[in-house]
Amino acid sequence: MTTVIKNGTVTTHDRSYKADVLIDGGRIIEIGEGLTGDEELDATGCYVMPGGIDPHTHLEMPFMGTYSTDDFDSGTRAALAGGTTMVVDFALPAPDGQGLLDALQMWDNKSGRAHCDYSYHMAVTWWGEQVFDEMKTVIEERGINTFKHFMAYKGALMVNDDEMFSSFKRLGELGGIAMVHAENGDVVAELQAKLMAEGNTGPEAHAYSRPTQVEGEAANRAIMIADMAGVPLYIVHVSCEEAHEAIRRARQQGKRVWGEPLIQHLTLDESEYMNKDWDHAARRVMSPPFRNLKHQESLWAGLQAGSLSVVATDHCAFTTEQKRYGVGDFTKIPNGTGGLEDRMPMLWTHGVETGRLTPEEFVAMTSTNIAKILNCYPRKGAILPGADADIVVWDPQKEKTITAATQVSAIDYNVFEGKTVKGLPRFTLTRGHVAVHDGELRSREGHGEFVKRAGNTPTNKALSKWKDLTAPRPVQRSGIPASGV
Ligand SMILES: NC(=O)NCCC(=O)O
Ligand SMILES: [Zn+2]
Ligand SMILES: [Zn+2]
Repeated sequence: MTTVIKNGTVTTHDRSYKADVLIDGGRIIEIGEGLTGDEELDATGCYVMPGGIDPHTHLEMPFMGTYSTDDFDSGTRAALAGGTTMVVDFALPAPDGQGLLDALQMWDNKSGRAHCDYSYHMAVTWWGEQVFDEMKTVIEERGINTFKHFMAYKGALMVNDDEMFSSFKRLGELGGIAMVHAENGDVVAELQAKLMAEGNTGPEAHAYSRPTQVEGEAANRAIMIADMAGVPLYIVHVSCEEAHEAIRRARQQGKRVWGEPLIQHLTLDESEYMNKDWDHAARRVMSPPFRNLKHQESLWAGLQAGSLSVVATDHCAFTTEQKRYGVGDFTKIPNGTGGLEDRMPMLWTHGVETGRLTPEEFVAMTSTNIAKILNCYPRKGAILPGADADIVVWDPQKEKTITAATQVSAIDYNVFEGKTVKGLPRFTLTRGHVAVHDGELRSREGHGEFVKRAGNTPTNKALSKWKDLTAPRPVQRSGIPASGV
C-alpha cells in the first residue's frame, strides 16, 4: 500500500519547496507534484520535515538505586507524539566490570518494545583489556560508533583522565567517536560533601554543587585529551557559556568537536530550584542543572552561529516518588528530567516562532545534523527518495498547553507544565506507518528497528588523515656527531 503526503511544503536542512511525497515499503519513493497513493494525508498549511532524532535518551536506565520510569514502550510513544521518530539510548555496562557486549544484550532485551527506530551509544564506565577488545566488535559488528564517558558521578559511572585517554586513543584507531558528560566529578563530590555538612540538604544544593566552572573545566579537558588522542568529540548536555566557549574555541581552531544543548537548558532556568515546594524543585534536578538567562542566550547564539550543533533532551524520567529518595539528602535525588514529547514543539515555539531559528535550521538541529554526525544520513534525517519514511507533518498553527494530565510519558509531572506551544505534529510517520494521525496515537509496540551506524565516518577519515600528516617525525640528519666522551 502506498501513502502520499499532499499539498505541503517539504522542508529540509537546506531548502523549502512545495511538493507531494510518495511512500512505499517504509521508504520515500518519489517527491514531486500531483502524486497519488492509496492513502492520502493532507498537509495543507504544513511543513513536511524529516522526523526528529533525539540522540540522548535514558530509557529504563538503572541509575542512583532505581530505574528511569519511561521505558522503550512509553518513551518511544512519547517521542512519536512530539514528532521524534528515532531515539539513541545509552547502553551502560555496570562499572564493576560488566562487558560491553553483555550490556548490549541487556539493552536488546528492553528495546524490543520500541514504537520507533532506535540506536545505541555505548558507555565506557570502566577501563580494562576486555573493554579494549570488545570496542572493536561493538563498532564493526554491532554498528555502534559512539562511546560515552562520564567525567562525573564519582564512585559510580565516572572514569578518570588516564582511562579516558586510553579509551579515546582506542576509538581513534577504530574510527569511533568519543562522547563526554563534561563535569569535574572530583570537585562536585567535594562541593556536595561541604554543602551537606553545612546543612544545605535541599534540591537547590544540587545546583550549588555543580557551578558552571565544573562543566567548563571538564569540557576543555575533554577537548584537549581528544585532540591528543586524535578522536572526534561530542559533548552532551552543554548548559553554560564556559563549556560553549571551550567548544567554540576548539571549532575555530579546526578541532573536530560538537556540542549538544538540551531543550530544558534553553528554556528553563535555575529559579526552579528555589521553589518552596520540595517536589517542584526535586523534579527538576538534573546534571548539569538549569542555569540563568545569560547562559541560555549563549546556547541560543551557539545554535545560530553553528558552534552548537544539535538539540536533545537527555530524557531520563523519574516519578515524584523516585525523586523523594533524596528527601534530607539532595545527593540521593535521582538525576534526570523528561522532554522527549516536548523537544520539537518547545524548540519550534522558542526558536522558530521568535525568529531565532529558520524552519530549515530547526530541521538541521532536530534531525539532519545528528544523522550526519552519527553516520546514518541520508537513511535518516532526510526527505529524499530512498530515505526511510520517518516524517513529521508539522502544523505551525496547532497549539496546546503542556500538562502532565495529557502527556504520553509515564511520569506524574512535566517540567514544562503550563507552557503553551505553537507548532505540533499533524501526522508522524515511522518508516511509513502513520503513528500520529491528527492528534491520535496509532503507534505499534515492536515496530521500531535498530539502526546500525558504521564507524570510520567522514569526520574520522578526515581527522586521521590530518593527524597522520601532522604527526611528529624524526629529523633526517646527514651525519651523527661523535660522542663527546
Ligand atoms: N543528566 C541527568 O541528570 N541524568 C541522566 C544521566 C546523564 O546523562 O548524566
Ligand atoms: Zn550526562
Ligand atoms: Zn544523559
